[in-house]
Amino acid sequence: MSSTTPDERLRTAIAKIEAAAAENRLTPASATNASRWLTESYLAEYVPDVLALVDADRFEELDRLFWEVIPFGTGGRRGLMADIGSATINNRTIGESAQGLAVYMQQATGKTSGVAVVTSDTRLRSHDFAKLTATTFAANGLKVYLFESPRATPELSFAVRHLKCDVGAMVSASHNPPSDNGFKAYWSTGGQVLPPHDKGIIDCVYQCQELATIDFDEAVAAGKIEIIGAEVDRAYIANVLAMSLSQARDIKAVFTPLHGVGETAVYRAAEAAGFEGVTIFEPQRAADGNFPNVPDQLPNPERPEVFAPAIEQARAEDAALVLASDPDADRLGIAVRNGEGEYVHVSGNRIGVLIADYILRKRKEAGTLSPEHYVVETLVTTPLIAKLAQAADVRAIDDLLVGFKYIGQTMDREGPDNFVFGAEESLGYLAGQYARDKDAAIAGLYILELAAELHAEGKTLLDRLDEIYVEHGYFTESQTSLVSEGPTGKAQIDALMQTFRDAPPAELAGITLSRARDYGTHEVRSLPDNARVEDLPQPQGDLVFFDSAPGERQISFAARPSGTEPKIKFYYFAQASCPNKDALTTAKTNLEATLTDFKTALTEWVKKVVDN
Ligand SMILES: O=P(O)(O)OC[C@H]1O[C@H](O)[C@H](O)[C@@H](O)[C@@H]1O
Repeated sequence: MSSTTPDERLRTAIAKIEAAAAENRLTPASATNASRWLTESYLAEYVPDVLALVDADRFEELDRLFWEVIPFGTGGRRGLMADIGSATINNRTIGESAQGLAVYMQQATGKTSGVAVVTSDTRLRSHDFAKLTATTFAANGLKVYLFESPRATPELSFAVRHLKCDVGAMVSASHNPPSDNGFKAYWSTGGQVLPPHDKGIIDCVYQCQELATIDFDEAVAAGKIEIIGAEVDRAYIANVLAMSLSQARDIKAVFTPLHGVGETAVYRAAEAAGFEGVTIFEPQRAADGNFPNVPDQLPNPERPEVFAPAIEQARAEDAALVLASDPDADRLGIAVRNGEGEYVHVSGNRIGVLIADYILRKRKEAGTLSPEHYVVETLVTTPLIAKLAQAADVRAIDDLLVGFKYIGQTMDREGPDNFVFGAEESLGYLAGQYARDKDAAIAGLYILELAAELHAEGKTLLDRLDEIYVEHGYFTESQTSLVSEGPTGKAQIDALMQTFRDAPPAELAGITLSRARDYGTHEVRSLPDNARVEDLPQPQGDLVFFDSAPGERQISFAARPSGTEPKIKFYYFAQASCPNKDALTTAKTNLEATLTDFKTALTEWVKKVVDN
């Protein structure tokens, strides 16, 4: 039997952690965070697990679990699920997120109580995390509404407003793999928390000394937690349906929720609207956080592969399109049958173009648009949406950083009455005033209405895109990314961003780049000299654009670190004029080939930088 006292064991473990950090076997941040979990009394229940890793010299694993205090990224706190770790999603990081949000809200508003609404998607452990969030809120003096079962993120955003809450919480890692989970935090506006609140909440998380708790059943019995469902569902669906712009309902489509909550939102809205030709894809209908019947278990409708199983059913049913929502039903992707009977995956930018064009045309016809109305999109979303808005004589606000929260913020700044449509390339869309986060249900409603109208004219959504291109020019966009995980990955991404700033490419695949627009340093630089030419107005974010010289054919790309996944993303934009159908065919062929070469050249350039 060992005669070591618990204190000695802890001291030895901390000395080992410090030695490992000194030998670069552990990052300084991991050493600080892991030591904290060993020494702070309120983290005592996790001590045996941390000690076991230290005793076994598993420093790589410690690094994976503790390399950061998980931040509020583009869409809340998100990461790998594990039992311990400041860098992972676990009972501790979920509990402290809930407490940080409750305490910060009370500090910011001067309230001693408050009201909150909570739900989750269908991920592994999501339901338990939602209950933990509800009890933590209740123990901090908040009255809590908890959905009886998983619901969509946009319904949660709606519920915050509908139930007049101070805050809301959605437990979800959106479209990430089954290994991940997360915490999306909502403010009383119904939008996800923004600066400075996100930082204030994290400060409260840092200061969290003890997690307040209360027994779940007792809290329910005492009315501190109220279970909700049908009434809010009805109100949410009614608000979505109120945005309908057409009576056309004759269209055959297959919908898949990819094992997430989409049936409660997208399908329910389509059904209530009277789309009798929409069927659910049964193999991906059941709620299941392993996403077993989704190719590679990666439920992101941005991936064309995700559609393959449902396309089989669509073919058998002679359906015109397939719709898919991600696990928390805020994203909507589609695949559309073309003239040759093939189902074509449509990008988020193009879905945004189709919906923007549809809403603007319908509202123009109805005379419900004025120059005060506006359309909102992020900086990395196709400029064609802004062009459509301007052509319809409404304002285009197109200088937003990535994150739908900025679209929600713009709605409240500019006035929700004049908000027409918000879109981002990552399959995010919203119209109306009922929510402040993107909604796959309203996107599904509009896509089905538009498809039905076109079907009556013997056309498809793809035909409509071509008509738009002939009118406004051919626009094409694409994306690549480089995955770089953990602490070394983050350092690599930061170094790459720095190289884009200090020594950028001036030519790629024969295309000369003439300027850089750096939203990090707020300057425009000319290329190849990389000299500052003028200031770049707000917003401030880690994002750099590179543009080819203006001309008949324009190419740009942007680089930014993802705020939801360990990767750096590259966004490509190209446009060419094409006044008629023949010119469109030529523009498509030429521009797509040019873009392919351009992407290959950038990928090679990045590889060289990384290998050095
Ligand atoms: O590019 P990322 O930072 O990974 O974010 C990609 C997307 O993630 C989530 O879906 C957010 O809600 C979106 O607003 C964001 O556009």
